[in-house]
Amino acid sequence: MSTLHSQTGFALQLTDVTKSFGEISVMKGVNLAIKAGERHAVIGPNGAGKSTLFNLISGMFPVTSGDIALNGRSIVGLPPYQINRSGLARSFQITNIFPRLSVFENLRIGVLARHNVRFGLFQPVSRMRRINDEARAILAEVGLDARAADMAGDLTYSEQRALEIGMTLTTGADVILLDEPTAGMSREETAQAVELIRSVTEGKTLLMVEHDMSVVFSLCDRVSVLVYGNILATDTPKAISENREVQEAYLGEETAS
Ligand SMILES: Nc1ncnc2c1ncn2[C@@H]1O[C@H](COP(=O)(O)OP(=O)(O)OP(=O)(O)O)[C@@H](O)[C@H]1O
Repeated sequence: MSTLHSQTGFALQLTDVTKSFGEISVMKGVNLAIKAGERHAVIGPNGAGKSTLFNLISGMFPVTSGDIALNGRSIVGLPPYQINRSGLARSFQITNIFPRLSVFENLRIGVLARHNVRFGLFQPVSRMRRINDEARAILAEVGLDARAADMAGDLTYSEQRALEIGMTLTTGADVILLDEPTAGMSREETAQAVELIRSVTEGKTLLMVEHDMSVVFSLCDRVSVLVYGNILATDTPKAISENREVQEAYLGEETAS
């Protein structure tokens, strides 16, 4: 895998990806190359196809045509769990944790799944210790040590989002997809979330859907603008914010609404 990785230099590469729902064409030939190790945002007006894009990459929806490669290998046609095992983890816009289990148990389930271990009485102690250690390390990484024993459902909204990010880390993936990770957060919570995302994605590749341009500016190396199933532009946050076509796409939306 690493050889292929260094050959292409891209962690994720979409080539002429199209997606139609019946007669409706939602992706119209998307080309997108995410460099290994970069933090990349996808922005775009409502209904532009950002969620569909994530659903295609994570294998939730089959592509109509085109190719998606993860670390240089095509993942088209693979089910979500295999894409996940190939190194891609996605966190959802909708909170996706077990509310009646403790924070630690949530993370441990993720680690167990990664090691393909079922809950049981007869696990070797050494293996369980390793799994607990791994879960504890992720707990610390996402800053939830003090909440380890609390039920996940009792966490604050932003703590739940931190736990979700922790869940993506349990998979050991090196390409992380985050769907609007700061949506619904206060300015202070957003600043904390940005720092958390920055630290947990160090050395990894991040692709995120994000509406908040200040988050994009402080976190991302590059931005792609998706408008009605086409990538309008890919560039640095500064260049994108100064791009006339992009400004018009957004102004067009504001005028329409
Ligand atoms: N399962 C589906 N069947 C039919 N049409 C769909 C389906 N999923 C999405 N669409 C359509 O595809 C288009 C893009 O939707 P999508 O949810 O990907 O946009 P988005 O950019 O994520 O929007 P938002 O920012 O509002 O979440 C919309 O017109 C939507 O109605």
